[in-house]
Amino acid sequence: MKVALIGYGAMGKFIEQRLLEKGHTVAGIVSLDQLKDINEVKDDFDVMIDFSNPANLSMLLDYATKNKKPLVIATTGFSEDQIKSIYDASKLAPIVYTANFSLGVTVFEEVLKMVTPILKDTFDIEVIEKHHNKKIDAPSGTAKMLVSAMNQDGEFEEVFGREGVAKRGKEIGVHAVRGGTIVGEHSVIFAGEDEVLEIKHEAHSKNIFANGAIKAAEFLVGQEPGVYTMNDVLFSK
Ligand SMILES: NC(=O)C1=CN([C@@H]2O[C@H](COP(=O)(O)OP(=O)(O)OC[C@H]3O[C@@H](n4cnc5c(N)ncnc54)[C@H](OP(=O)(O)O)[C@@H]3O)[C@@H](O)[C@H]2O)C=CC1
Ligand SMILES: O=C(O)C1=N[C@H](C(=O)O)C[C@H](O)C1
Repeated sequence: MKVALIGYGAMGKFIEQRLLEKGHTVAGIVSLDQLKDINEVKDDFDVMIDFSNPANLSMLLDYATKNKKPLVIATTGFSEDQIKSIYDASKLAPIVYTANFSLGVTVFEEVLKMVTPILKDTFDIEVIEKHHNKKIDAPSGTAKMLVSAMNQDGEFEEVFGREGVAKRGKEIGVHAVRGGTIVGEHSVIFAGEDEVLEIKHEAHSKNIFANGAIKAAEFLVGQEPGVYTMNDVLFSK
C-alpha cells in the first residue's frame, strides 16, 4: 500500500515507522515544514492518512472527492460544520473517520450504548479524559465520541468544565486534564446513590493508534464511498 501522510508531528513520525516496518510505502508527507499541499505529492498513492490539524480538512476533502481517493481521518478538534463536510464528502469518496483507533475504545462505545439506558435516570454521568501537555484540543475527540455513544437520542447536553450542580438525566459533564506524557486516558463515571460504576480505557503507547489507522487504511482501499467506523474496520467480514 502506498500512503500519503498528512501531519508529521508525534503521530505522523510514529505511523511512518510502523508503515515501513509493515512493508508499506510512504509516497509523500504533507505538513507545515514538508510539502504544503496534498497536490504537491508527485508519486501515486492508494490512500491518505491524516494525523494533523483541522486546518487541513477542506484541502483533503477536496482532493479525496475530486480524485476518488480513500481518506483516513484521525485528526480531532473539528467544528460541527467541518464534521458535516466529512459526511458530505463521503458521498464521493470512502472515508474512515474516528477520534480513536484503538480496539479498547471501539468496544468501550458499545459497552456505553448498553449501560447508559439502564442507569441514565438514576445515576449522574461524568467523563474524565487525561492527555499529554502538548495536546491542543479539549475535550478530546474520544471524550466527545463517548458522549455521542451515550447520547444516541440527543437527550443530554454536554457540559465541559462543570460549574454548579449536575442535572441528572439532562447533562453529561466532561473534564480534561493535561500533563506530562500521558498517552490518553478516558473514564466514564456513573455515580448513583451510594454506588459508583467507572469504566476506563488507558492507552499505554501510540502504537495502538498507529496500528489501528494502518488497518483502517488497508480496509479502505477499494471500498465504495461512505463514512466507515472502526467497528466496520475491525468486525465487518
Ligand atoms: N484518532 C486517533 O486515534 C488519534 C488522533 N490523534 C489526533 O491526531 C492529531 C495529531 O496528533 P499529534 O501528532 O500528537 O500532534 P502534533 O502536534 O505532534 O502534530 C501535528 C502535526 O500537524 C502539522 N500541521 C499541519 N498543518 C498544520 C496547521 N495548519 N496548524 C498546525 N499544525 C499543522 C504539524 O506541523 P509542525 O510539526 O510543522 O508543527 C504537525 O506535524 C491531533 O488532532 C490528535 O488529537 C492523535 C492520536 C490518536
Ligand atoms: O492527541 C492525542 O494524543 C490523542 N488524541 C485523540 C483524541 O483527541 O481523542 C485520541 C487519543 O486519546 C490521543
